[in-house]
Amino acid sequence: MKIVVLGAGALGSYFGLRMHEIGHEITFLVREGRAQQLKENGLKIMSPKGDLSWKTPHYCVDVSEIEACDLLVVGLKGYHLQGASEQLRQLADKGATVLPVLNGIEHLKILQDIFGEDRVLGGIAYIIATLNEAGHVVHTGDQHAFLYGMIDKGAKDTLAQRVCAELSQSAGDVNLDLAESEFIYKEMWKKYVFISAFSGVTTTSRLPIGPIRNTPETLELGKKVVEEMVALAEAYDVHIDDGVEETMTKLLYGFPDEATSSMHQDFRNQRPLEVDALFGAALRMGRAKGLALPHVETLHALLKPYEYPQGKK
Ligand SMILES: NC(=O)C1=CN([C@@H]2O[C@H](COP(=O)(O)OP(=O)(O)OC[C@H]3O[C@@H](n4cnc5c(N)ncnc54)[C@H](OP(=O)(O)O)[C@@H]3O)[C@@H](O)[C@H]2O)C=CC1
Ligand SMILES: CC(C)(CO)C(=O)C(=O)O
Repeated sequence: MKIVVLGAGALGSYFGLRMHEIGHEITFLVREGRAQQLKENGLKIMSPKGDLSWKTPHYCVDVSEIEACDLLVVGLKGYHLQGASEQLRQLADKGATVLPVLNGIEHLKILQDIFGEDRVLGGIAYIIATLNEAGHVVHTGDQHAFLYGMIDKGAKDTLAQRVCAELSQSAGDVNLDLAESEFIYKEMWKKYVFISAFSGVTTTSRLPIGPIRNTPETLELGKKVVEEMVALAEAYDVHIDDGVEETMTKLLYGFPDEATSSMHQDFRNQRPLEVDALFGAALRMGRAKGLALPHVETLHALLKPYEYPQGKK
């Protein structure tokens, strides 16, 4: 498959490099600074699942250089989407099907408005990864799962279904837990519920999950956020079976003590935070349904000043 990865950040690079290893044609569509770094340092993954490098990764900064694209993997942060709208529009014209790996839900509508509903797949990633100073991917922990699937299950013989079938064929070969989900939209909501609590408590407390598990008051805050997010999902007709219990079990036992959220990692590195894409979006969706989310609102207020450190985006 001809795969374009928009944004060679932690997730985009990890996915793109692993798929390159099994023979897919990968092009990273990047901005100038990242292009320079890729030229100088190449791409590398340092991972407990196996290191991998690509000395001369294929990249471009000008979307018009891309002739064809079967699959566009969107590895941007939520706050990058607006700035990438022209690139997205041009890739839509080239016939791409889109697989976003962003946390949250609101980006789906933005992408569907550009690509059309039938060309946007649902996607989520369970992995802890970040870029180091050289622009290489540092993966920690033992998860590296990428889930994808059709949101519109009624669609028949669409381009998106063919892309899903090709991804399924790669699943056995690629060094990733790559799997199709029949219920990807629900999976995205489940992740949204979880990540709101996990990012919220780790980033506001500036602590990894271990000490939070040992602090009932902080854990209780996580639980309140989970309850509100499960109610929000219900308001959007998504029933999260065993929602609160299952999510709390993941918070309690799903990660080693030192594990933390990508938002907390970004906070530590003074990078911008997806405050609006996660908490702001939840508040907007809540308001639209007349639903109050007081604990989410508090997290949003506490993290808002750190959204764009030194004004950088
Ligand atoms: N990292 C993790 O462990 C996990 C992250 N996620 C989610 O995945 C998504 C991606 O996260 P992550 O990979 O960590 O993010 P990163 O910040 O590492 O990567 C985002 C990349 O997008 C690039 N970018 C921004 N705008 C453009 C543009 N217009 N054209 C080309 N490139 C652009 C940035 O490049 P530049 O260098 O130019 O700024 C940056 O390299 C987020 O929604 C996150 O919440 C989900 C699970 C785990
Ligand atoms: C919780 C985790 C690490 C799981 O992949 C994640 O998605 C994030 O922090 O953004």
